[in-house]
Amino acid sequence: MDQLKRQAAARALEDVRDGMQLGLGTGSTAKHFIELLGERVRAGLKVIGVPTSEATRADAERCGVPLTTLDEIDHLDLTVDGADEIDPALNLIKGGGGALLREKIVAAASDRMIVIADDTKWVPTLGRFPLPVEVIPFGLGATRRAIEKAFASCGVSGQMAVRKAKDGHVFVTDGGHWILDAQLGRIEDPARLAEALSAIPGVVEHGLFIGLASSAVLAGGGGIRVVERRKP
Ligand SMILES: O=C(CO)[C@H](O)[C@H](O)COP(=O)(O)O
Repeated sequence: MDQLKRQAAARALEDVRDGMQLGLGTGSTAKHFIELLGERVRAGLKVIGVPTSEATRADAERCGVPLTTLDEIDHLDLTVDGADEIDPALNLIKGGGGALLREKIVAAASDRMIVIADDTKWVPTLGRFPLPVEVIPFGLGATRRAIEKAFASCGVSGQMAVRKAKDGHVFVTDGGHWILDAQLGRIEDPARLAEALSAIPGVVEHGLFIGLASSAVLAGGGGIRVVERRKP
């Protein structure tokens, strides 16, 4: 599986050009991309990156990839990031690694987003992977009830749990927030659910990435498949 992730990362690297300003994703697949990008930088490629998490910042620094912030530059040419699920419209579930907020800010600031993944992430309908919803700890009960109402209005339901870290304590995001993971099974209308969740005070962000991915690079046993998003 790790080999497939690296192959997808290597294919995305082919789209990187000298002088590009890059969004750097988070997760095990994105980490392969950063390692391969670091090799190219050490060989003379000039790029600058904005990391989507503190973990990615550390990886990029270790690999020698120069970094900046979205305060210092006004746009990104390309973001390369992983995903937890990808549907045929290239809508995504992200946030398995807890970095969904910065990942979405960076993807939205980018001209293009390439999603890199092994092909097990490709699904006909989103929802088998628990949907991460990043929330403010204050008023969690009220936020939770509002999320349940939003789910019902979009025809989905399922268990929701506050994400825990490996040590058993509540997982805290880089932004100091908590994550509710919702087991929804099938999300028939992800765009509608995304809108309903975004309207809730207390929800900082959610893991539905609608219309952000430009293409997906999927690595599987039979080779690499590149899927472009169809223009609406
Ligand atoms: O959204 C993410 C982190 O917030 C990751 O991109 C997603 O979890 C995929 O990770 P991996 O490449 O390790 O499977």
